[in-house]
Amino acid sequence: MMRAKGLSLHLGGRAILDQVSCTVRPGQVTVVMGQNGAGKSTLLQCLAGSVGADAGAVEVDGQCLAALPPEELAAKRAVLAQSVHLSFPLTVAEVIEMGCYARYQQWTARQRTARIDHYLTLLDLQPFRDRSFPTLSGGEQKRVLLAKCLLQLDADPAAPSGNRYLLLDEPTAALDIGQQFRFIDLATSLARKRGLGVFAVLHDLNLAARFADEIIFLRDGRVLASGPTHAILTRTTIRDTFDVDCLIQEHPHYAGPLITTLPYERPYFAPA
Ligand SMILES: Nc1ncnc2c1ncn2[C@@H]1O[C@H](COP(=O)(O)OP(=O)(O)OP(=O)(O)O)[C@@H](O)[C@H]1O
Repeated sequence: MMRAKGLSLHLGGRAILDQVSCTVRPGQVTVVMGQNGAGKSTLLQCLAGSVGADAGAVEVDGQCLAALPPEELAAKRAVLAQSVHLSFPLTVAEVIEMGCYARYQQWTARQRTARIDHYLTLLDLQPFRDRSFPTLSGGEQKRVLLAKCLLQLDADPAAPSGNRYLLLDEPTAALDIGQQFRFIDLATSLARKRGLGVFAVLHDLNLAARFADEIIFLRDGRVLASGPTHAILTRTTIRDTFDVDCLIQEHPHYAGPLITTLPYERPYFAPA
């Protein structure tokens, strides 16, 4: 498992993360939620190893993340960033191929092409194969970048595979409502079927309710609450995290909650 222990980080004279501990378990989806500026992306970047904390540590399967050589880190975790600006006119297939750079020599050209085709098909991207990446829409680019992440985490055919982690920073931000659902559904099934540990920053309470095994609520860089989705997703935690009241009902179509945020003109926190 991937584990953050007591992460603290100060930037610009203030605490961005304050004693944050969390766990990402193989085969499970862990979602982090919170207001803008709560520290969600910073926490994800610490888990990715791209930002170092002032205090605390991140361990991956018992090893210190900071001590992993770059090629091992690349095979252990892949990151779908909140926004990616790529101005070179690389094709979609070439962008996906970047996912296997860390193990480029271990795969033959035929194996690489087969894996790229596999992910193009999985993400419904075959029609875009030879298109220039910068000409794609925001949502199409997100799918290409997910394909690149999945290729990066693809089990090496020549070596036994260990746990792998997929870190998604607001993966649904540029997606239409159908693609949002499909994207998170795919990430969840990758967690369930391939044992990937998925860590996702999400803003949609109902997507989190539907797919997360565990939710971490951050506020001002601190963990306000965390735990199994069914136990932690309450009116109180939502109110304490977002300063927003809500109604939680049984979902009419599946077992789980349906959350409706309440507009401000109603009494803010109505007496029970
Ligand atoms: N280099 C920096 N110097 C000063 N403050 C920074 C720096 N980088 C990030 N911050 C601040 O850290 C806080 C947390 O940023 P972060 O991107 O982690 O928030 P977030 O929870 O992901 O927000 P959002 O939902 O808006 O994406 C923000 O207030 C941001 O302005």
